[in-house]
Amino acid sequence: MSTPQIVVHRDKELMAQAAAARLITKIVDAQAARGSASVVLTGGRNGNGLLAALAAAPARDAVDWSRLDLWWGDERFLPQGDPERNATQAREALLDAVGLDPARVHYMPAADGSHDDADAAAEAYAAELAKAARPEDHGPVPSFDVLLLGVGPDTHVASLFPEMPGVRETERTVVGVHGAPKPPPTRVSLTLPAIRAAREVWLLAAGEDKANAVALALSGAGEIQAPAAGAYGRSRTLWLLDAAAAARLPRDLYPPASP
Ligand SMILES: O=C(O)C(O)[C@@H](O)[C@H](O)[C@H](O)COP(=O)(O)O
Repeated sequence: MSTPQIVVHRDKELMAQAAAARLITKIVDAQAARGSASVVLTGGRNGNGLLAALAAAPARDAVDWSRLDLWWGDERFLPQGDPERNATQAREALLDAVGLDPARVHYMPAADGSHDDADAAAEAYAAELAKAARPEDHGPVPSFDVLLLGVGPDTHVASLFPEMPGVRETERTVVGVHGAPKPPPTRVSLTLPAIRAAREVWLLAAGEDKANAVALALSGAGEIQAPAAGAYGRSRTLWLLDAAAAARLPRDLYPPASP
């Protein structure tokens, strides 16, 4: 478990641009070291804001997009192409504009595919992750280079909501989620054990409606009550915030050179 590091940016646009710059560097470094990189995407405005900032970043072509594996941390269980699907939104924000290798883009199954419910979709995705894991990963999912997460106002991450069965899962790597408080109610999500297989976990939160959630998750709350508190990477856990989302952090956690 890595101790969270907190970086505060003036506003959410700067946060997205700085996170995009950071992600470009991370992917380029991983590709230089290992030949390829792997990133887990999130849904939500902040995750998509990062992807849009990446699409607009001058250095974006420093990345070899054909040697990038993309996975999803969660998906809204809707028909393929639905505008509310996280995959659709990621494609619009970035993916359609770069030269990805389709075989390396690991979409979660859609509601109209061969998987008739979210539990079957979760099982299929778990199998795809297991197939991609190598012996050096020491587990059923690959050691993702960076796993991105938005943070909900109730401290949810991916589709793991406080007190619900998904956040209590300790065995499976992917679960179907039913009755989610954020629409749509049916979703597919990586579990905390799968999230924690990542080398780096980056959590993104902007806006004053996130201030309580951020303060709670970083002040020692348990992961069942505050799922974001259980989201950490093997070597690094980074909280990327704007000033509004950081406003209720205890003073001793607030980074020194922040706005
Ligand atoms: O499918 C989703 O909705 C998510 O992946 C969810 O976990 C999201 O990341 C947070 O709710 C934060 O969303 P915002 O960035 O829009 O606040």
